[in-house]
Amino acid sequence: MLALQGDVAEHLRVLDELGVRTMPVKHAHQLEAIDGLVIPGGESTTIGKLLGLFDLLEPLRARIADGLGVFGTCAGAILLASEAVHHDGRPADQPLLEAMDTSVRRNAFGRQLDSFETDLDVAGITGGPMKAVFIRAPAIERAGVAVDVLATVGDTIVVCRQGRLLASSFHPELTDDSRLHELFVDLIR
Ligand SMILES: NC(=O)CC[C@H](N)C(=O)O
Repeated sequence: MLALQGDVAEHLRVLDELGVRTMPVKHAHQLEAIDGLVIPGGESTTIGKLLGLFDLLEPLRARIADGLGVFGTCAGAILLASEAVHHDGRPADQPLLEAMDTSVRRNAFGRQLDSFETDLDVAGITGGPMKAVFIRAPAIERAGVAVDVLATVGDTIVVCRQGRLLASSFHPELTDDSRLHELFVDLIR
């Protein structure tokens, strides 16, 4: 669990309930001890800057290239992307991991929809739709050929996967539904 900023405790609760062995990651040497990393929701600019300050950006990129699984939710989905723009289209000048072939638009759902909940069908998840909580969520506006789209809201991609990397615009750690976490655990197992 990347533990620099954001809703770390909420993700840890879900992972603990699933019986996953977890540790908070703040230092590069810890990347050697893990099979997967969750990057939480929060503020992507802040998390990106902290990745730099904690000397984690390059080691994490290298570890991802080496097969580390990563689940990025909301701000975490932004950090995984190769390109990010602000809601008005200006380029977001912020550190990104550039691990997934995706372009994201921050805070994409507009003012009235700043936060909303919806029932979402996610490919690969059985047992009915997930209740998805969106909070100032990014839209995944472009996904390259290596990326599988797993869920959309209207025409907008909100869950996608590239190899062992999984990104969701919404916050699966804020509900009682752990199926997306389980999907990630299966991916890296
Ligand atoms: N809930 C969230 O993680 C919001 C993400 C935030 N809007 C960002 O751009 O970083």
